[in-house]
Amino acid sequence: MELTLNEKRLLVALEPLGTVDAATLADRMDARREAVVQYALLASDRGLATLERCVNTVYSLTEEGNKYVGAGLPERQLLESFAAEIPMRDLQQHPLAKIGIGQMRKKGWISIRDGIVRKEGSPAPGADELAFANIAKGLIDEDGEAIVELRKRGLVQEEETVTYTVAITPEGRELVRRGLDLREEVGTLTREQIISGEWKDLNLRRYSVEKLPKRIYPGKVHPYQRMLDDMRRILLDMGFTEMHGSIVQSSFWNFDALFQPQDHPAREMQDTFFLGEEWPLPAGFERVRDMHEHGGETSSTGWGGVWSSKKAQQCVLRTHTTSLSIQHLVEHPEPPVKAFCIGRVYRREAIDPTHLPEFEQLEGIMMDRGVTFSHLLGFLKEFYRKMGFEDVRFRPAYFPYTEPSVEPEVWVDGLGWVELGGAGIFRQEVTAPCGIQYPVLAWGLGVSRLAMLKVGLKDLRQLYRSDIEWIRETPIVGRRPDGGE
Ligand SMILES: N[C@@H](Cc1ccccc1)C(=O)O
Repeated sequence: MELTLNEKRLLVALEPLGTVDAATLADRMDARREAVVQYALLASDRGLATLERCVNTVYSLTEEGNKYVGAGLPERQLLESFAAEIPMRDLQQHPLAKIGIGQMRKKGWISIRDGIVRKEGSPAPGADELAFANIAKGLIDEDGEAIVELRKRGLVQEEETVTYTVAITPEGRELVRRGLDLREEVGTLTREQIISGEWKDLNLRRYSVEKLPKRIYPGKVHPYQRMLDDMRRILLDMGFTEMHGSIVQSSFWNFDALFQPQDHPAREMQDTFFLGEEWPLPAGFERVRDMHEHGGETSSTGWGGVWSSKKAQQCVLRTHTTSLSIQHLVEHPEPPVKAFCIGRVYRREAIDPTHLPEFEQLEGIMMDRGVTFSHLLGFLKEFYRKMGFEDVRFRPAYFPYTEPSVEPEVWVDGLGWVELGGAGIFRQEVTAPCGIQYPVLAWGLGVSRLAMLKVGLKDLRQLYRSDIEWIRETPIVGRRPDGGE
């Protein structure tokens, strides 16, 4: 066990003093106090010194408090400003009247009748006045209640100071007596020192590779944000472009363009946040209307009934990011299209450990000549594998806008198969009115769910709380920015 030079210097400086506070020792050693505490900590680990941390409370006068030093608290000054009695009107002229009169009454020093203020005897200085005087003199007063009162009045402030006391142990003393090598230590060697052989005579600093350094918590990206960034990276690496869009969408883009019937339960007030605003329908909306009413120019029969443009204009907080996918397709009708979006969506859910009214979805589309259902399943498998889920399976599902539709599930040890979203091929009822002529593979995933599984959370809300302990302790999962695992 080799001492560092700093520890040796500490022991040599400490030895004649025995016990001393870290600030004084720092002065002697011409070092910072924090550094000295650090050296003392090392030395105490070796049993050569002890280090004691002590928190002291000190009181001092505030700026206002300082004004009353000598002359006394406002009520005392006021009391001394008149003889036995004084008309209230006159007393009110005194610059300290505002504070002082109330305090005099509170303390029972005066009585007021018919506009005349009368003294009630000559009160001795109270506990607060004594405490005030002591603090002014720099004597720390212990009287709790009086100080509380003075602090409430803004005359006194409390400050906590931390002091460290360092003491040498008999072992430390013994070491100093035997003599310590105080030559400068060399932490890095230059090329010249190595070539010339000078390094042999240098006092090289020793390192202990067994000693754990003090834990530090550098700033880091929130574990959840990091996961979202990872997903973004994976998709960009797979050749997707990112879509962005407003969280406020018209019902037209959120529902109608996706062939969601206007009486669909998801469009009820209890499931969706509707907004007061309306948004004009885009050019060509008639094709969507016709599709709903009778299937337009396709062989579909549509939903039947009358399609309401008023309903379609009403704005909502987007309930899924599929509203962006469809708009992206309208803007980019030519293949190939590979796009994704990571965004927040809103649903009227009662809050519990696994449901929140806002959460993130990861959404994507692939449109190209000849893409098939197999491509979709293959892509999803690959994506989940990159996210760290090896076992993926698909269950048949239903969405108004896709056919066929599936729900991917991943295997999680301890939980079994967990459903993670939806996917499918856009129906012609969705693509035809938008003039899209090629198959569109689409999927949407609940990423907060995925995050929960990845970091083993029981409560989804934890992702959105700034719980510093949790953030510190949660290991960084996923890939590093340089792409390594
Ligand atoms: N929008 C669906 C997911 C989905 C997206 C695309 C195709 C199929 C399903 C949801 O919110 O659950």
